[in-house]
Amino acid sequence: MNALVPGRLFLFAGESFPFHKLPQVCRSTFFHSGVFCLNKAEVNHGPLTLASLGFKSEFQETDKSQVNKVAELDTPRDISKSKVKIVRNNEKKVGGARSSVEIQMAPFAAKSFSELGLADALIERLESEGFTVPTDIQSASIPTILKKHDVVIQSYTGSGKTLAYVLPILSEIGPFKNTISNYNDEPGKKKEIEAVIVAPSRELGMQIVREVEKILGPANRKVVQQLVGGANRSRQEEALKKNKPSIVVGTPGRIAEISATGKLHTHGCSFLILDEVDELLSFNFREDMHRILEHVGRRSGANSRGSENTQARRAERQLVMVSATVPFSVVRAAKSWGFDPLLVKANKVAPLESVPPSGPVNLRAPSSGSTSDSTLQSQTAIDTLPPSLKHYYCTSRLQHKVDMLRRCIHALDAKFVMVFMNHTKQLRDVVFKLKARGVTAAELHGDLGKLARSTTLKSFKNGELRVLVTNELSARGLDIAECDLVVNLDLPTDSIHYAHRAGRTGRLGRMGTVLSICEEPEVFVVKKLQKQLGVPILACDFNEGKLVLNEEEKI
Ligand SMILES: Nc1ncnc2c1ncn2[C@@H]1O[C@H](COP(=O)(O)OP(=O)(O)OP(=O)(O)O)[C@@H](O)[C@H]1O
Repeated sequence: MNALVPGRLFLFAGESFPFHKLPQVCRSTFFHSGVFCLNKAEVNHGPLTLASLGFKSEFQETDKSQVNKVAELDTPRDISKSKVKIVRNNEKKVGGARSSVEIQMAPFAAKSFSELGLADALIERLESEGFTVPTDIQSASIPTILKKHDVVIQSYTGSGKTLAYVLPILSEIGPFKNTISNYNDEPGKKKEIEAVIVAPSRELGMQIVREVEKILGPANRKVVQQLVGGANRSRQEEALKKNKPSIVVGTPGRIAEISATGKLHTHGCSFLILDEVDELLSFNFREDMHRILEHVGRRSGANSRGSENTQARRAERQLVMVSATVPFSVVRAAKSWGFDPLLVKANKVAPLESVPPSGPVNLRAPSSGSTSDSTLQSQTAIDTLPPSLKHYYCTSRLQHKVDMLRRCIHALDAKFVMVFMNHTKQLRDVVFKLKARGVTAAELHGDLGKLARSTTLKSFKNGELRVLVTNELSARGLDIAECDLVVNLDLPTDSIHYAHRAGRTGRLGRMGTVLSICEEPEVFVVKKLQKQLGVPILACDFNEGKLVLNEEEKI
């Protein structure tokens, strides 16, 4: 374990010692310990330390034998046992403009929510809902957001990023807020929307609404309102008028649409959250996102981006961007739209300036051959995957793939299976074949009506369906705790898509299996994925109802 001393870690991240060859325990440690992941670019920029950011770096002195092992726990409520380092943070948040002085402490592995500076009433409410211990990304994000920094939150799928931004918002606005903060409480001031949360799909938007409602409780449900596409727009507009919510959660198209009608007043908004930000920055959402970024929290009088007037820019909304995958396009967008944004990870808070240019790699394109590029790429991808996942692949002829899928489901005795394909047209065929073989299955994709989508997702969550055959629509953010198997019936286009699909299982430390079923000539793609993601993807087969590892993989 001496090898995990921070100063030596980058040796393992390099080409000469691939990450996936590390023993599992070391890899888990890599993910969960408070170890900085030094890569070549960081070395070039000089080492980044908490002290260099103004954090007190007690965390660097953590005993490496006492690492956080969330991944090995059975249930999320067991997290408390895994926390080893308490860094007290008694300092209360101050209201008003965001402080230019950096946070004094980052309690990277806080033992309770009360260490993070949240409002007391909110902590009580969290406890009554059974949330007692923050995840590592929550420990790092909550104080940073409370200090009014613009942030990009990056942490692996299922690590609790939603509450990482929802809780600091609810500490500032709504029924549990700190009495110090009073954005909308000035006498005579019109009640306005104070936080806008944007998500790329209607399903994810509604899931975020449910998460916020859970914390608010039944008495305060109207504090949040969904503005997702597919639902009745006039009803949403009426509800906005009647309920005067403080928080709206929606898809880019619907938010931009209602905003354009003048029925969504967001200029005075304090928070703009972009969940799955790399997806939101894709071409499809460009115009709507532009409108949102230009309007939300842009108070009249506060100059727009590009202004040299620091005070004016600080009066603007606080920008929070979130994803398991942060390609350089996100870094660029954050620098462009945010105010001195910080990158927040589970074990590190750093200025965005330190993030090197890199991006998703097209797996089917020839390799660039650049050592530093591939190292940086796998470095980015490594912390997108939950460490508790097991990855396999097997080969099959195209016409036998569904049979292979069925054999896999039976061999693993999987109960909640998400099957990913690239083309909508073929989903129906797979569902038909599965049903013909006695497996309960349904399709879920964007071409279905909203009712069909909701009903299918509900049936899957309730356990009425064993297999959900879907496409990228479901790859982002969907939280179905019971999902124990993800199958790529078509290989994803790049490592980022692999990571988001895979992340539908193994949520919050649970075990999960990812199987890619490919044709023989596609095996090189799997090998590339393995290299880029830094995890072993083992060749396997299914014989006599059991998963069997291929001979060469056993060595
Ligand atoms: N501190 C906590 N204690 C217990 N459960 C938690 C805690 N924080 C979050 N959860 C639960 O963990 C699950 C996963 O959280 P969430 O969906 O926010 O993950 P995520 O990191 O956003 O994943 P993705 O990248 O896939 O969107 C949710 O069911 C959430 O309610």
